[in-house]
Amino acid sequence: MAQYARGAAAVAVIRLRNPPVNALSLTVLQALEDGLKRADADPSVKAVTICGENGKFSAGADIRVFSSPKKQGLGLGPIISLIERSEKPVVAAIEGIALGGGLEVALGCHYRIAHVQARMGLPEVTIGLLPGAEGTQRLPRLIGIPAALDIITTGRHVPATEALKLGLVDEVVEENTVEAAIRLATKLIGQPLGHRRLSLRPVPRLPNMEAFLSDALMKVKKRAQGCLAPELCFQAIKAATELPFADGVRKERELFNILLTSGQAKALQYAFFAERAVEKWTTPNGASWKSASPQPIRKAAVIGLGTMGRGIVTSLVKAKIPVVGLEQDLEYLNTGRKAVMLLLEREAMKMEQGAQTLDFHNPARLQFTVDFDVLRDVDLVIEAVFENMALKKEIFNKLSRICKPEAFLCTNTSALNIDEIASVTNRPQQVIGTHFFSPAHVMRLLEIIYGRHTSPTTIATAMQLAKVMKKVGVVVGNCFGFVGNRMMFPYTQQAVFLLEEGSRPEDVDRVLEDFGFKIGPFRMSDLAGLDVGWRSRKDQGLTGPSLAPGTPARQRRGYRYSPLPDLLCEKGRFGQKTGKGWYQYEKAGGRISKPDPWIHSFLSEYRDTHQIKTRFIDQEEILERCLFALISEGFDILAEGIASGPEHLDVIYINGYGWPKHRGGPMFYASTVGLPNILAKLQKYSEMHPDVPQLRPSAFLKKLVAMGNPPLNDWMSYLHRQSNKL
Ligand SMILES: CCCCCCCC(=O)CC(=O)SCCNC(=O)CCNC(=O)[C@H](O)C(C)(C)COP(=O)(O)OP(=O)(O)OC[C@H]1O[C@@H](n2cnc3c(N)ncnc32)[C@H](O)[C@@H]1OP(=O)(O)O
Ligand SMILES: NC(=O)C1=CN([C@@H]2O[C@H](COP(=O)(O)OP(=O)(O)OC[C@H]3O[C@@H](n4cnc5c(N)ncnc54)[C@H](O)[C@@H]3O)[C@@H](O)[C@H]2O)C=CC1
Repeated sequence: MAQYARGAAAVAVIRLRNPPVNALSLTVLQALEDGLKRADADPSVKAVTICGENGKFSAGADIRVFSSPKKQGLGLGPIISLIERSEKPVVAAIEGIALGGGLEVALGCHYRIAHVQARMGLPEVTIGLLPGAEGTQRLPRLIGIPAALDIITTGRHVPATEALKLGLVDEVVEENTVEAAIRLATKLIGQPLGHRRLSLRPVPRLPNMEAFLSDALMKVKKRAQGCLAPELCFQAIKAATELPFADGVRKERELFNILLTSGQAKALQYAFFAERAVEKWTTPNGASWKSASPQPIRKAAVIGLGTMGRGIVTSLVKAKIPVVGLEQDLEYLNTGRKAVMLLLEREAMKMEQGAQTLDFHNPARLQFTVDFDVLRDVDLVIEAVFENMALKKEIFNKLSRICKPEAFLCTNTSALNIDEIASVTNRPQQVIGTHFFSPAHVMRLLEIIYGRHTSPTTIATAMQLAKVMKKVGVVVGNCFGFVGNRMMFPYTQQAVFLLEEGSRPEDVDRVLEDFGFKIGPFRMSDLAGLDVGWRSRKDQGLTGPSLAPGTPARQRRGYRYSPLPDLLCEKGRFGQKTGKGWYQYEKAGGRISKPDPWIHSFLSEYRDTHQIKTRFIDQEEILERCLFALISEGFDILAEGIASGPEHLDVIYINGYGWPKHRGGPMFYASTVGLPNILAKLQKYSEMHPDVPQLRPSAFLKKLVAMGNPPLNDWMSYLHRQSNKL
């Protein structure tokens, strides 16, 4: 709703009210319209101020309504026109946030005053839409095409001080914004408003408008990576440069409707709510975010300053948590220290008052050591040493002797058993997996893995840590590879099998990159280093000296196995770091991948050796085998209770594995393809490859199909229900 009151003798105040973010629901819009009409009809009211309850202007349209049959969007544009047409001056008092439809309301006002801490933006593009309440036509008229394009196509939040420089707001205040707006409204009474009505203004011309727009379109397309909304945002803004306001609004509406009915908007809005849903974690034994309280982390330590440790230290410093970095010897320590300092300097350069704010030259903030005794007073340790169980156990045993009893002990293992690591400590309840993703200071995902004894407080503390590091924490159970890497395994396995059967690395990568992955499986493997997986396979006895003599080359434990990655490693082809892997690079450490004729002839010799008949594999098969195998594993994970819902898997894939957000994550994607289709395809591929268990459809997937393909929101409720058709 919206509250109507008097702010001063002649000023009506309309306060948008819909906690927690004053989203513009149908009720709020109706109340806003009623308030405007009431103010217009009352001769004693000479001016109006619009503000929001609880220090927030508005986060825009209620996103849930876009997927409900009653779409409220259509009502907002006319209300904004009503504000703009008012003969009485209307002043927006922007506190906290004015986003999406919220900012569009403010753009309809004749003046805008913002609090210095406020943020403004048109983030519709991030949920697959465009500002559909005339925002694409008003904003360019106010701040010009380049700034409007930037704000609308990126959806970024603009701080008040920048908004003032851009001319988006007229004044920034440090004190009470609503009172300042009421004072301004009082002063404006009786003054002409024509020039303040944005719809009547021309769009400021650029001398080279055509060239500017074509360059901008190229940049927008490049950034969009298959997402529709940025390009349609561009088209709407371009319309503002070509058409009168009313025609521009018609074009905006047309483009908005295309987006609204596209699957992408649905997927992106699902992703928005999924990210918030995973914050409300629960575990199968009843622990939950509701009852567990996090402990404060005043000081942390990171053990191992290799690829991951460096990024983790950087994230902690950025989160203003004092941190100690520990290495095994002085040589490693110096290398690690230099790498951390370089990362922090780069981060500081990106920030306004970077170096002072991060204060990383201050030893009270950041310290390096080889001495475990220095860790006596830390509240939390994150171990990031080599992926080796014996080494991790040795370290955890040492930590449990040295660290204070309340300290939490976290491991950044990619796959190892948390319970086994915890078993060597005197506090298994305070041991937890915190699985960061590389580069750890950039990637948003933090997979948080609880063991058998991990306490709810420990989970809550790790989740809080994710939040202060501005990461998305997702709580999952303990199994080999946890959620992300466990689902990745069948995906990369299929990719390699496809090479054996006839594809080339660039064919497989292209199909998956066209689907929307930032990087295909082979380019990814070259980037991460083929030696990482090789070491793990050697540890598991799948290859190397511990492999039993006489083991068939393409079979392990009775199932199909591809030795292709091992063969590449044996030839020193570790990927980018050696300049050769699945592709060739300009030099060791080079980043530009080129298809490698050596690989092509190596693959054909390999097929000859193993009498595999090369066949043409089409895009559909590449996509389905890689993705459906991954999805089937996802259903197993859900059935085992390793994750408490499909949103968890989707948030993990979007934030940690480059899954295209506009496809909503693998489980959401499965729901759009239709579970019966996925099941049928898996059954077909499984019959073709009976020695590949990862292609056998998950029993839970079969059950959901037998239950009539229920919507994703209902999947978990079928877990323990009986199915008559099975
Ligand atoms: C044909 C013509 C049609 C024309 C119609 C076009 C109308 C438009 O132009 C379209 C729009 O406005 S679309 C909406 C654009 N606004 C946004 O995308 C803002 C989304 N919200 C945020 O960024 C953060 O929540 C925010 C920055 C606001 C706050 O962040 P926090 O981290 O403080 O808090 P959160 O945990 O994110 O949020 C708190 C609770 O509020 C829910 N929520 C937030 N924004 C919402 C919104 N716009 N609609 C509905 N619910 C929303 C959020 O889900 C969370 O809920 P709970 O998890 O249940 O507590
Ligand atoms: N590299 C990646 O992309 C990812 C790795 N991980 C996991 O993170 C952990 C670390 O991996 P990376 O950083 O890639 O390894 P890395 O080899 O780059 O770094 C490991 C570091 O640990 C140090 N170290 C070894 N023994 C030590 C000891 N006793 N005391 C102190 N420091 C010691 C080494 O000197 C080295 O600097 C592993 O468990 C790995 O599985 C997790 C996610 C992604």
